[in-house]
Amino acid sequence: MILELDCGNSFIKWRVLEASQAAVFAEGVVDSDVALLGGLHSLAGLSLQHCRLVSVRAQEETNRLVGVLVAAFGVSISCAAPSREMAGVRNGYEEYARLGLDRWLAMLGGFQLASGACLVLDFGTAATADFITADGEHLGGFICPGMPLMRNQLRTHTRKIRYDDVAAERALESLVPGRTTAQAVERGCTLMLRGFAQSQLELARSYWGEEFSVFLTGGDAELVADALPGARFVPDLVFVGLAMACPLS
Ligand SMILES: Nc1ncnc2c1ncn2[C@@H]1O[C@H](COP(=O)(O)OP(=O)(O)O)[C@@H](O)[C@H]1O
Ligand SMILES: CC(C)(COP(=O)(O)O)[C@@H](O)C(=O)NCCC(=O)O
Ligand SMILES: [K+]
Repeated sequence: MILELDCGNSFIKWRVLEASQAAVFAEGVVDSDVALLGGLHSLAGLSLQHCRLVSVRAQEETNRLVGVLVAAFGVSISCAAPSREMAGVRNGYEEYARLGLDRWLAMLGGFQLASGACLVLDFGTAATADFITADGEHLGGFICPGMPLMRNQLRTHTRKIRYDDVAAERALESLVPGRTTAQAVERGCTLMLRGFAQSQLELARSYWGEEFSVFLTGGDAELVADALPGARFVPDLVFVGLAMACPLS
């Protein structure tokens, strides 16, 4: 079996593939190394042979996680690394190694699935957009605060914005103007994410007309999905790219 990990700034997304790589044996989202180990150790029938990983965390933190996994499972671990060009996509950053690896892998996955021009939108801790032309040139992208960051900035830098997770969840039943603080903030931030997504779509149209695919991924993708009809929601897009960047042979 193969363990795949996507270590974002807030959560570690993990899944275990059957050795054939055709089926998912188990998967989850955790907020710490300890929770990851707990989740894996609780799986009956787990038998790991390989692990591949992408991280946007500090090198030290990533190394620590790799050490923990090697100690726990004795597996070989392949970590996605920056690249100037891969699978027909050319990294557009002035310094290619500075492009977030989760963005890079989602782009590789998106370009392969699209086999044409694409716009890749990822809504996690940060919200990101990346533009790839039909011949694989990465034009660059945009980064702005995602839902967790917007919400927390408001909570941290105001005196009176305080509400709990239950109120937050309930607030998103609709997007009409809020009549409570939770509604006003949750709906306001959601509309900002949608506005971000729609302005990327407009830019993509100005480049490519209607000849492009839109990919939507990340833990908060669902908040914008119905504002982007025609976009493909691919929750595991980073894993698609991870398998391309870290093949087993
Ligand atoms: N099953 C889930 N577990 C944790 N967070 C989730 C889940 N589903 C949606 N989310 C939301 O996804 C966001 C984090 O997205 P994610 O793509 O995991 O971020 P990152 O890659 O930056 O860690 C949070 O706002 C969180 O509330
Ligand atoms: C933009 C990001 C913070 C997104 O991270 P995430 O929200 O997925 O945790 C990450 O891709 C990153 O640290 N990138 C490096 C800077 C850059 O891409 O320019
Ligand atoms: K991510």
